[in-house]
Amino acid sequence: MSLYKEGDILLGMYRVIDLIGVGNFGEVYKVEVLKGRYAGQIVALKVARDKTMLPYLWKEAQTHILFNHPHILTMQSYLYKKDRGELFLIYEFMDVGNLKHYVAKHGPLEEGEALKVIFQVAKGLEFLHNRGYIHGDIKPDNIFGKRVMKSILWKLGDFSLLRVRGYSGIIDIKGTVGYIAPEVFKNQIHRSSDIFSLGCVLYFTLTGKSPFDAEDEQEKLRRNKLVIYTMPEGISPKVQTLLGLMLEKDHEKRFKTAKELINYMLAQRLL
Ligand SMILES: Nc1ncnc2c1ncn2[C@@H]1O[C@H](COP(=O)(O)OP(=O)(O)OP(=O)(O)O)[C@@H](O)[C@H]1O
Repeated sequence: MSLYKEGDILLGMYRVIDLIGVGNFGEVYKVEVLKGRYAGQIVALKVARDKTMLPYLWKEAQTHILFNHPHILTMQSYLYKKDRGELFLIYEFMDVGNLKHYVAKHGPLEEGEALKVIFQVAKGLEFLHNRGYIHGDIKPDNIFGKRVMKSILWKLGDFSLLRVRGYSGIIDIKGTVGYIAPEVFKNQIHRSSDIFSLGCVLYFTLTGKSPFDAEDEQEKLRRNKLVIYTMPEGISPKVQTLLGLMLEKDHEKRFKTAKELINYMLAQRLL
């Protein structure tokens, strides 16, 4: 059962409209802001209650709130209620939901549309890469869409596995099998590891599946680690080349940063 119901007022200023979904760390609600500079706006409010994770989520919020880019999900504010052991995180409301649900509902995207999504996410990723960050968990669930006029604006979200470039500690492999760069399994992570994951997202938008999809989880893990996949049918040679470059097993042969990917897409007129 959810923590709050329609009509409840949270923190004296958010009226619950609906429960959007339940994640690993809490519940996400669609709410209306009743007071302050955002009064009248609809936002997404996440209530996190996992005690062991609260310090990490709080740290993530302190970093996320500083990010300001059209292709990065905006966090408006956060509030930690120590007495209740609850962290409230306020984000802009993304009416299209995440890319995983979008493709599940509408089916695989046509090539031009898929490239638009990847290009927009690459723009958000470029913002992070320029500041020396690695996202660490790029997957369709962490890409959110918002309707703007007749098109959809796609944004990158969820910074729970964000790392600083040059990170040399132990890498807990918390990413999602099917989207993890092969070097991450060997305790190495680079900005190019995000490019590999984004290549998996491109594959997903074109086919509805991760490139390493298999009936059995062990087999999926094996294919992901060894980068065993088949090129989707019916895609143009240009996009096949792009996929091959993004899913390059050797990270040194991949695009090193989102900027390199963006430059390549522009030079090849992939938009
Ligand atoms: N800002 C937002 N606008 C609209 N929907 C959102 C927003 N943030 C999250 N959601 C949706 O709410 C649901 C729960 O999200 P949440 O991030 O808590 O769970 P999750 O995707 O399982 O991730 P986690 O790994 O953090 O548990 C998902 O369907 C997600 O797409």
